[in-house]
Amino acid sequence: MWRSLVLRGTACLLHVVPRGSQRLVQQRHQSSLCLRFLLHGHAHRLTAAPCLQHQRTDLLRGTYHLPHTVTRSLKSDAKSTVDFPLNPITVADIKQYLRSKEVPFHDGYSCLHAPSLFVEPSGEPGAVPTKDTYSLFIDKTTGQFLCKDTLAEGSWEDLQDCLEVMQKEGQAFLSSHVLLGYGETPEEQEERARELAEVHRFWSSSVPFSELADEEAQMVKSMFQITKITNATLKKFGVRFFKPTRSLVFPWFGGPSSALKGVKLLSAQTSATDPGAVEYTETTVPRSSSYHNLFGLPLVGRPDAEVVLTGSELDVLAVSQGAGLPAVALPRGNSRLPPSLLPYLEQFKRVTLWLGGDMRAWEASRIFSRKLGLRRCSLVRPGEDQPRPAQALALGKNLARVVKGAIPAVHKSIVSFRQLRDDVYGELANTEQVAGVKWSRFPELNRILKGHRKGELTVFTGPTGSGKTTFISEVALDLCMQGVNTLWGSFEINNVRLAKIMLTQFSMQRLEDNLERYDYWADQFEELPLYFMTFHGQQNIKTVLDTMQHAIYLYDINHVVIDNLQFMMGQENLSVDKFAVQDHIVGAFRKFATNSCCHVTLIIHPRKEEDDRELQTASIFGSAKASQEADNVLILQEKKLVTCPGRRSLQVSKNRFDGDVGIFPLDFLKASLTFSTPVKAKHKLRKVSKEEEEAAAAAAAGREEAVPPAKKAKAKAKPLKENTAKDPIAAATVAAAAASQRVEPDQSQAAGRRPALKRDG
Ligand SMILES: Nc1ncnc2c1ncn2[C@@H]1O[C@H](COP(=O)(O)OP(=O)(O)OP(=O)(O)O)[C@@H](O)[C@H]1O
Repeated sequence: MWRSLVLRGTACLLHVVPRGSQRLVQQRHQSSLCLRFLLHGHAHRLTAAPCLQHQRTDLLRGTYHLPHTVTRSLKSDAKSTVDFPLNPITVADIKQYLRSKEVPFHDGYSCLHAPSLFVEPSGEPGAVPTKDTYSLFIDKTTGQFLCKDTLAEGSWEDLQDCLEVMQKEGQAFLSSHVLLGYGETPEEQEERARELAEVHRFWSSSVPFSELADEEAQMVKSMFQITKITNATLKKFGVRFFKPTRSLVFPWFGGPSSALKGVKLLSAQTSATDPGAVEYTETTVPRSSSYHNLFGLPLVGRPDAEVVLTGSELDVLAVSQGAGLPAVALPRGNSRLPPSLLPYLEQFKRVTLWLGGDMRAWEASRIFSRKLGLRRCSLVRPGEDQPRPAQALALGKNLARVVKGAIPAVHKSIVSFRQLRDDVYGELANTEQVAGVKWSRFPELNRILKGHRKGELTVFTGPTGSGKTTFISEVALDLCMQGVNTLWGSFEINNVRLAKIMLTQFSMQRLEDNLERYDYWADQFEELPLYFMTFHGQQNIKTVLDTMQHAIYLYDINHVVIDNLQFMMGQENLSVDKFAVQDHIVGAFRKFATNSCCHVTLIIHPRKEEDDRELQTASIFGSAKASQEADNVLILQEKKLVTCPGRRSLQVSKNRFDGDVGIFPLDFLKASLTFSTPVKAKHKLRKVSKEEEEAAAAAAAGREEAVPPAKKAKAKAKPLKENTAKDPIAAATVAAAAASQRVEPDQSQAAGRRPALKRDG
């Protein structure tokens, strides 16, 4: 059911990275078309394949060569945009097609395994390859394929096209050489070469651990709180030290020749909140959206049937040394499990997910286990006795016993309190984490709502043109900057306008007047886990939900924003009962939020109210269904008084989590399109009864204190060392310098080319 929903998600999604990736999507579609063209009578060109770089131009001119969407070099970019199947498919369709083409396959956990079309068959002609030599992996959910031997990859349509061509030509295989590198523009090739040079520059200027003097090695280990990790373990995993930034360097070896493809630099600084702990900052080359390393994988033997999946490279070292088990680390910690990594995890019969020591890691492990196949997954429940692996090793815990005690991911249909007991304890012992992700720009929201939680539905309303989109954009951006993977469905304003608002809010300045800073900010903005649905105007709810489900599979989306319900529904249904339609849609979003463990924020216009009246929960358009289904109801109140025109307040009128409701004033900075709470406001969090709601809104509006915008702008602006924007070594140096001088972590992050991911120590 989950899978079939995903497969129907054929509408378009767009990653925040618009430039190269959009171009790539175009190229991929063109190449698919080209291959189909070939199938209609020009297949003899297949073996020629000259001048791959010029295919696109040739295609436009009406000539063609070997077409294919498969690109190795741009693999990761291709994955971060969306490669939707042109026609929805199911795993049954895939199997049926393979059978019809007489392609042998067997059912894996997340993929079907088949002999690769891109490898010359060995042995006697016509000999059937054995199952363990199958190296073509077809994702059961999307149909995307990967040949592990050659790294050729593409969509389900591409695979079908390849098989058709092979059959028509009577070929036993397709050479991968003619497939790789297609579609890259000279600029993209240049960018890739530059990144690879950077990787080698880092790698060759860093020192193998074994070459560090004993004293220095000890000092580095203390800095990273890994004193129990032996030099032998560090050597085994090829970890190096980059002195200029005092960073550990983790290599990414991959591909058929096990070449160096990338590096991750990890620096450590004392936590601002807990002097006994360290916070890690990581930088990758290539950038994180293209960094697909499962660190530790080259050391896993082919016969190994068990693996521990961790959230960091240090955890891999700890599990390997402490439990003697094979372990790999997800490239972006517990924030994402990209489907492109699934083929590499197919060989394992048992996967133990030990992604960290907090509730966020626990939630992630439950979600990832669905993708990996519940039956083979076991989860390590975080707790005092079971912190993250590196910490467990430091505390002298028995890591092998922790892994052995992991609980099966499969849920039972009926449970008693005995099975729930540990879950309940976990919630009681981690109230702060259970309350969700805190906003960094909206402390008042933290005070009232306590945080942003997965699986909830928020309904947001406010008068027409009052700033709903602008406000919710900043609220969602704030969370996204903290690693909440976000998907926007903007049905009213187009994505370019929305991205412009968000970029302005991200940079906190009027970019129109600072165009020379555009690339600097855009480079950092690109790194955010932010995606857009490309719908505009009226859209069928089923298509929207399928797309959302698809995005969850591809990008582990945690927050979907729908702006707004009225535009999505359109005006066409006026003849039918509009309230009933809206109720059905609200119910569907509610169900989606709960079942997919994803927060949904729904913007709904209010009914027409008299101009001078504040809104209340009952003002939401439609029946009471929206406010009943919602976990949170937020209202942007607009003060209409002549003395204070345009002043807004945010009212939380429903909070199912702990019942606290309240209202606080907002100031709007037009240049940066940001909202902030007036600095000296005397507003307090108050418990407001339902009867008091309306009166409270009016009263709160009268308590606001004005703050000169210039003063706030000064308070908000942080000095940035923008000269490091294009140079990761310089960026890393600044990060390390910031660490050693105990500069605010935010500042050191901003100094880098990309916002680095922070990890708990
Ligand atoms: N607090 C504010 N004060 C003044 N102008 C604002 C404020 N918030 C937003 N704006 C501006 O008002 C305009 C409309 O904002 P926005 O599109 O966010 O409103 P909306 O409530 O989503 O509109 P709609 O009801 O059409 O969906 C924008 O130009 C925005 O920059």
